Amino acid sequence: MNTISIRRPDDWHLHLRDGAVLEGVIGDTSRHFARAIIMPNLVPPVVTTTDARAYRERIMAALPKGDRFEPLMTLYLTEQTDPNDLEDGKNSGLITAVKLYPAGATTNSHGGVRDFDKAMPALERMAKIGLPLCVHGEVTTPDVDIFDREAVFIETVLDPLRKRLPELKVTMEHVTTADGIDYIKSAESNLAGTITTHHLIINRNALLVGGIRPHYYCLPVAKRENHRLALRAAATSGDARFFLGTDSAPHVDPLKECGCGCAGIYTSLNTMSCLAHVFEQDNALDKLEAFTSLNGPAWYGLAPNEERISMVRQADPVAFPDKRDTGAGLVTVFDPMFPLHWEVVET
Ligand SMILES: NC(=O)N[C@@H](CC(=O)O)C(=O)O
Ligand SMILES: [Zn+2]
Ligand SMILES: [Zn+2]
Repeated sequence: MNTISIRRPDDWHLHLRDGAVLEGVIGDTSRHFARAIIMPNLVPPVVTTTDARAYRERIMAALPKGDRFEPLMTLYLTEQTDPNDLEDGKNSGLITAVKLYPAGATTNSHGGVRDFDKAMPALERMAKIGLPLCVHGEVTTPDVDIFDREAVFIETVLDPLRKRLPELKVTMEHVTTADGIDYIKSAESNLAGTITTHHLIINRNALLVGGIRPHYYCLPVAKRENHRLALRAAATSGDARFFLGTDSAPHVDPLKECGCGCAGIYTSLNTMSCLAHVFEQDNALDKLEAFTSLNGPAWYGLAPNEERISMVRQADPVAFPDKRDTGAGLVTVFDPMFPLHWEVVET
């Protein structure tokens, strides 16, 4: 197969940042994607509906002329989140989901939740009104090994929370382990998972073999090969509980190439080409559309996009820029370490 046509994809987990970085990166998403769930971990974070409305306006102002793109806004859950504000945000159509960052788990998460009891009024209201919770599923306790943080989170935080509030709809973001995949599959309802492009392609060797490679560092950190294979099997299976959330997370190069580099991989620019390669390798090109364009909208109760995109397998590798130049500096683009032949030709 050399040509495919699929409904226009959506990205169910995206960091656009703000200011010059936002202006520099947004076109890489809006070129191919119709909608994206926008992460709220700005500095300061997007915590109220008022913050989200203002951020949405800045996103729309930064959009390249002529591009149609719908940012689906999220709020950053804190111990002070007002349940009424969440409900107003949902009712006004502005807020699609609420994001839980365990305090200290990842980039800009110091204001996240430490004591889950304090966040219960907000979580209970979300369960009642059907507002989904997106979770960064890692514990932050220093005695838990960084490679085990997702599995321990499922056991000690997520499963108890879901038992306490079975009506709460939970999206487990950027699943990186076979444990996460198994947990999602074992749930009868109200649980789904996003999978990133890069976790389908790299394991932890990419980060550490032959030298430390900061552009493959993200959180949750890439795991062993058996985990990557479990992610691949889930993503390419067509199972409606799994869909794309790129977690494309731009940081300018000096913030990654230093003594204490930031977590985050920038994949918006070549994600669709990488994914077509992955699905073709696994003889699953017929499942690409479910993963990028159908399962996500179904989970969030939205219609799939009517528009389509076409992708062509070119005989010669397609050239992509190594870096995205933003007004704030250069951002390195994810290098899958194999030539990319699939290209989005018509949007
Ligand atoms: N994924 C990452 O490595 N980084 C994200 C935060 C996150 O999604 O955890 C970021 O905001 O940079
Ligand atoms: Zn995260
Ligand atoms: Zn993220």
